[in-house]
Amino acid sequence: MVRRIVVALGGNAILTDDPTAKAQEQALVTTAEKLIPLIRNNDVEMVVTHGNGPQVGNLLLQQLAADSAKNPAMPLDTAVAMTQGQIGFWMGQAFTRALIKNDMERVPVISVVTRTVVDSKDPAFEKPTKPIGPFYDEAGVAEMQAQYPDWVFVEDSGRGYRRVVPSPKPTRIVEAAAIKPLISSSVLVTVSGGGGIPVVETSEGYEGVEAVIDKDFSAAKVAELVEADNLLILTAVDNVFVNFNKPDQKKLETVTMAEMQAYIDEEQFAAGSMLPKVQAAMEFVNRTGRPATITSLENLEDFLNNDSGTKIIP
Ligand SMILES: Nc1ncnc2c1ncn2[C@@H]1O[C@H](COP(=O)(O)OP(=O)(O)O)[C@@H](O)[C@H]1O
Ligand SMILES: NC(=O)OP(=O)(O)O
Repeated sequence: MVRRIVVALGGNAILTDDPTAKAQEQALVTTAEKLIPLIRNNDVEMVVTHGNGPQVGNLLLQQLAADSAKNPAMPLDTAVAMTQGQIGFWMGQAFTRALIKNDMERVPVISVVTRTVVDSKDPAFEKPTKPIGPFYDEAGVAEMQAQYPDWVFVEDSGRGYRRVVPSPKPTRIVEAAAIKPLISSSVLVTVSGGGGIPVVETSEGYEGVEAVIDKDFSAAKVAELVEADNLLILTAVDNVFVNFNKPDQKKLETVTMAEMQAYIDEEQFAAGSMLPKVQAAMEFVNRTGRPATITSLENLEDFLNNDSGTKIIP
């Protein structure tokens, strides 16, 4: 039986230490090759989605460096669209190359620019939480803050400071119905990159809003809307841990929703990194009754063969 899997790619799948286009494209070539085992036996319909936090923040900085009268900076919704196109292009290139290398060039590839509907009254608009762009040390933050007093910065999981922007929850993917036939015809689809372009519904259609949607929550929404059998969130760790980075850390394998909720209540997962992944995975399980797994790209073969990773079940 054919399984449909939505794969959400974490930051390390695209960006290493080098933010050049060449290095990011190369990282995606490696990523695409690692994903091929999922579809090699024609028993999985794979839908791919990815983040854009570093890229969209870098793009905004690049635009601010330009002459604002002649070449104005684009608003955040448009910048999200630009990075969705940018990474979607790289993703397409990488998949084409990986498919040729594996004698699978018959599989058609497409990256779709998609919009994600959010609620204009989402409280997230009042409280920015989504880190974008580069990391700064304390002196760097002070310099940026002097230049851009309205920007908000937070410390990001011990890795330095980053600018944060509003991150409302996805309620719907506008193009969901349009992409379903593509998936059913075995097209390798990249969709909802960067969480999707944030829009609110209006009487005339949709209007873009200044936000960056969390790609794990949008992946959960995509997985729900395309009736995926699994949501697979790929990040830098093979498993979610309790007591993470402590001598008594313990990896989680198959975990029920109730057990996971108890770990959340114990504050086992860092806000801004593992917590949203766990919450997004749980949202998919809660809405569909189907499992979600959090693991790494490196562990993909083991996930396929032995169902390894942290699997959340009802
Ligand atoms: N309890 C935990 N178990 C496993 N990893 C955790 C935990 N808490 C925080 N982390 C960190 O969260 C990271 C994943 O979040 P992040 O790097 O923001 O995701 P992304 O892969 O989407 O860029 C892991 O690489 C790990 O360092
Ligand atoms: N949009 C988003 O969640 O991007 P990152 O995963 O790169 O932070």
